Amino acid sequence: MTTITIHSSTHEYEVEIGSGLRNQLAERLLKNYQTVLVITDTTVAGHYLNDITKHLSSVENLHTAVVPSGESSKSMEHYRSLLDQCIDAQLDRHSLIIALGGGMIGDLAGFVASTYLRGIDYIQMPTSILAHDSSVGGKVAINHPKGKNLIGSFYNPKQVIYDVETLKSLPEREIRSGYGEVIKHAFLSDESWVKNLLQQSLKDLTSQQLKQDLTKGVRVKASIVEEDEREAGIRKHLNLGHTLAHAIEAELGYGEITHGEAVAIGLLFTLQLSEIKNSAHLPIKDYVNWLEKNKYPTSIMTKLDPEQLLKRMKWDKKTVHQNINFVLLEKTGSPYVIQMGDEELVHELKRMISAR
Ligand SMILES: NC(=O)c1ccc[n+]([C@@H]2O[C@H](COP(=O)([O-])OP(=O)(O)OC[C@H]3O[C@@H](n4cnc5c(N)ncnc54)[C@H](O)[C@@H]3O)[C@@H](O)[C@H]2O)c1
Ligand SMILES: O=C(O)C(=O)C[C@@H](O)[C@H](O)[C@H](O)COP(=O)(O)O
Ligand SMILES: [Zn+2]
Repeated sequence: MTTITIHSSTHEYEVEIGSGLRNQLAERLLKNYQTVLVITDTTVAGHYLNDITKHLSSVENLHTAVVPSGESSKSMEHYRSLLDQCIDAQLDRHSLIIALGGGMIGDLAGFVASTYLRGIDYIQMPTSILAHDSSVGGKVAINHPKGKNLIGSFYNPKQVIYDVETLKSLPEREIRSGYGEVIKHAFLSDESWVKNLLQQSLKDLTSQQLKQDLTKGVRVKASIVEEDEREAGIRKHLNLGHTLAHAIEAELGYGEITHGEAVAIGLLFTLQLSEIKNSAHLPIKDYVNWLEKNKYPTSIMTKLDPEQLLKRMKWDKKTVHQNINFVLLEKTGSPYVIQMGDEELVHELKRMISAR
């Protein structure tokens, strides 16, 4: 097992990454909680909810709440319904919420935990590759029809228990999605990691390689959020590829494209802009080949209207006074934030679309 300690402004917490951890849950919990609510989605419940409840049989009041799988559950309606369930189950300030699932569940259950009774303990039990990113750093949120994660808070979990055995049941599309954030972490940090990833066909991924990539990704994220928890500065770099990605997700309707697929497309746009703005030497050709080899849905861009995407990007959290800010790369490992003009963005989006 690998343990990474995160130093947050309120407390330290550990990210434990290992195989079979869900079957040691009772021993791993830091406190004896009398009342626990496990929040998960229908797909993850089918695979793992029994394992979790079996290992928590000593908890006096154990409750479960299951929302439909998919990004559309990260909504005001499900948030409200989960609060009702917290109240019905009489969770108090000594109770615990367990977020069992991918990033959708982590964000939704974390937001419930951050607001119920002005905040109660929660732990993240990520079950997707993508959630190596979402389970660390304390950003929790729900979506608004206008934009992603527009309603949320910064609220760190007490623990992250990452049972990598659960990743074995992920479908191909979710492996692809998860690697959208893995390669983002690589571009933010390490040229040789990018090089290795670009040679990788995701269908040939070994468990060992996967665990290595996840652990590296968590370390990159940890080092950034420890320095800038509230996104006043360098945390913005974790948004590499996201300004366009979030616009695509909202424009298509939540769940039509996965978050990680959208990030991978957003990264391509970012690399192209980086080359134009500062003649950065980036492996764009190899990246395009990697996207194609691994079946990222880049052609979806042809269904989208650049002007509409521009409007969506105005809801990005980095936008100030209607000015859109992008994270670009000087080179791999050297991100920076730059304000982009509307006309230039539309022009470059059109160019990207016509190349698809
Ligand atoms: N808070 C953050 O810092 C942060 C970071 C990155 C992404 N996010 C958010 O995370 C979300 C995306 O996360 P995600 O890709 O994990 O999506 P997700 O939670 O919707 O999971 C993707 C799909 O995989 C299924 N699934 C999850 N684990 C499984 C398993 N072990 N076996 C089989 N199926 C499984 C889910 O039921 C779902 O259908 C987005 O809402 C995104 O905005 C947040
Ligand atoms: O942790 C962060 O900071 C990130 O930007 C990580 C992103 O991968 C993640 O998708 C995050 O939820 C985006 O945040 P947002 O504030 O841009 O909605
Ligand atoms: Zn993301």
